[in-house]
Amino acid sequence: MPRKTAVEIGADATSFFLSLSCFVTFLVILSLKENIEGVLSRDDVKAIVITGLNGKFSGGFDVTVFGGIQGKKTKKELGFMSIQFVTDTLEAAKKPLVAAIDGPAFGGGLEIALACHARISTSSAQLGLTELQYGILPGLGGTQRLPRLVGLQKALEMILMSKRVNGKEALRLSLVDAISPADKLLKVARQWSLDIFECRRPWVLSLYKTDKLEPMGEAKAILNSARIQAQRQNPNVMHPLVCIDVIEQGIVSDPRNALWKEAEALQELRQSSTCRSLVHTFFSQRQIFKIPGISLMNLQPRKISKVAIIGGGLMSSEIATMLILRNYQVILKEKNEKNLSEEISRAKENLQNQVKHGKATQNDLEKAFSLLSGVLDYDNFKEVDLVIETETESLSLKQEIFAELEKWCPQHCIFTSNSSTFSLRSVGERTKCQNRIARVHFCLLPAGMPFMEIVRTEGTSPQVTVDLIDFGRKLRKTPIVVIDRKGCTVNDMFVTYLLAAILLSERGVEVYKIDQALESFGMQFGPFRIIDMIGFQAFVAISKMFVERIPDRSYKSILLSVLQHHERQGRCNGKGFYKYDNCGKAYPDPELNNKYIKKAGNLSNVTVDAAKPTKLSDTEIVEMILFPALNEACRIIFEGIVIRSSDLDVASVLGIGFPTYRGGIIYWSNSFGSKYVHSRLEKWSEEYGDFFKPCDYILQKSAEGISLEKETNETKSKL
Ligand SMILES: C[C@H](O)CC(=O)SCCNC(=O)CCNC(=O)[C@H](O)C(C)(C)COP(=O)(O)OP(=O)(O)OC[C@H]1O[C@@H](n2cnc3c(N)ncnc32)[C@H](O)[C@@H]1OP(=O)(O)O
Repeated sequence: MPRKTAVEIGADATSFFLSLSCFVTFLVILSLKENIEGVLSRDDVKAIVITGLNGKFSGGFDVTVFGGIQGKKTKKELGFMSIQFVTDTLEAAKKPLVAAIDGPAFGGGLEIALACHARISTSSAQLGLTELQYGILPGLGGTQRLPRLVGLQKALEMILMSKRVNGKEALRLSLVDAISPADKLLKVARQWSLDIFECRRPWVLSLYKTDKLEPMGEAKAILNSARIQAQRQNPNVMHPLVCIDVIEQGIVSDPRNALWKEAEALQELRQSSTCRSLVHTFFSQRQIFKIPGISLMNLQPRKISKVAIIGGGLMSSEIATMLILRNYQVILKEKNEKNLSEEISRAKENLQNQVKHGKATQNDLEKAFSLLSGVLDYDNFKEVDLVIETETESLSLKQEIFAELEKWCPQHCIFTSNSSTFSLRSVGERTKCQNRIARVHFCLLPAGMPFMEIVRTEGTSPQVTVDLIDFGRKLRKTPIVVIDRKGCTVNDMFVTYLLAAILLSERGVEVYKIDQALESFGMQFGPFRIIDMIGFQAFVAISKMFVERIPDRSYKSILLSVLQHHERQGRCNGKGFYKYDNCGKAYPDPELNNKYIKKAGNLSNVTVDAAKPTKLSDTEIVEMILFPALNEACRIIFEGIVIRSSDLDVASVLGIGFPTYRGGIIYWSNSFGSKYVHSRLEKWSEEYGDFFKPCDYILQKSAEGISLEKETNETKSKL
């Protein structure tokens, strides 16, 4: 638990040291105010240093206070903190205050530092006004002081993108005045404060600094272009625009008045549904590391350096590329020379694409490629730490591979299968090492999305789970841990989403209208853009398995076969639902509807009133496409596959681009309730069949009139 007060951590003949608690709260501010006023009234103290504890300056304001989770701060209280405390007590103090910053200095914590008369940091400190990621704005004067310290252009970039900079970069920007090694930080800060006292260094009031601000005409142009960009990037949220207005007010009129506007805006924004959803997203992404029965064990992850990937074509070369780009040594194993050289060429091509799109340099490419080797046997598996098996779906083949792996690999090696058809238990049936068997699933778009699924059985050891979580994090993926079942838990939700879009298009709703409706709702990409990215060949294979496994609730589409028949394969060959130019830019294809979709509709024997769906509003389209995915998510919760429903919120945001500011697919359903979801699905299932049939979980929650969310009690997070 964060401490509720600021504390005196030392004093000497001339200076006084105060430490912030890890998170700022109203009580911390009151305590800090009291302490500082006490010190200011002492004749023996010339200057004050504000610092953090245990190498952490401050994590900023306790965000549970926002988003309606705890307490209600009034505008008066918010104004009190920003004006009476930060401005009139800290900044206006008659003794110099210097912030000594190590570790994180975020949000309200950094804002306190901005009001000090100088800032000294370590080179590795992390500084940022991260408030916009919670749907609010900097509320302790950051909107006014940051532009005056680093210039408007840079401040907007940092605030609007919640960007964090390290100490070195902060010095370059004049956000801090000097860098010091951690062990000398307090000494340097103390000397700096005494230098200010003795007039050897300037006594700077950030709120009234103007030398870094751009001339008025230029400043207005910068603000306007920031508005246009903010609207383009996120048309459904208000807070970036509100923040820009508040910044502008301080520049065109008076920064002190703008502080009141800032407090007023904070008071409004903290009550918005966007803020509630974003705070939910923030905590959901931390919750995923709380694994019942494991997180309390304090296990340390073991190092994974060498990974072997066995077979499987497209998927294996994608995974190999991702791994070598993150410095893993990778062995690709194939059945024959031909497959092997194809896979290695594909991995090389993937790397070249990275260079072409400016994501890697030629040097990176060469370094990464040198980490990849190809083999036809298991001779080199003696030092492998992890195996990823991506072979075709044949149980006997997989069982044989796992039995071989047990013979050739070291005792600690983790075996993962990519199978979505067979249970992990059956895949590992011919081994004696069920404790080392798990599954890792990358998203349908493996390289792009920052998400990964780790599947375990009752037999999978906690250590293996911890190792795989660490592996995922090193790949910069957010991993969620799920229980083994046939299929790919999270991908099932996404395949359903994509099939729902195909179902509607075959019933007459224009493909581009569907994508546009979903993108306006906030999805990163519309479903057809996603299918194009996955590629028709891969998507047909995935959906075929899905249809075979759960025929009663999947949708068997003919559309993709029709398109493939006409040599459309998705973005990979420049022709999918969209047409692509040489730079990969997508354009609608006027021929799509008349030539292919009507044909597919006819072949599908659509029996419903075909004119009906063409009249759907955008909201209805969004619901008809996302509710089936929500239905699938609820099934996953009901079967106890995920630890908590918010894990699926994380999966939907990071795996398929569900809008962060709606909190994730399950959280979003709170905005209309389980009864509504049930009634809509029920109605569509009568009209269009079992694809829409609500699952038992929705039935149950709707009958009880309660939310679709499910919590868990595990409280400790660090793995
Ligand atoms: C009025 C002001 O302008 C408004 C604001 O200040 S908004 C707040 C801005 N602050 C931030 O964005 C900081 C976000 N937090 C972080 O970046 C990191 O948590 C940190 C650098 C502070 C600490 O990192 P680390 O040591 O790895 O610990 P981490 O596991 O992330 O967090 C520790 C615990 O604190 C919680 N926590 C983190 N930041 C929090 C915050 N700002 N408020 C409340 N709880 C927070 C985490 O959920 C976690 O709780 P748990 O143990 O129950 O799961």
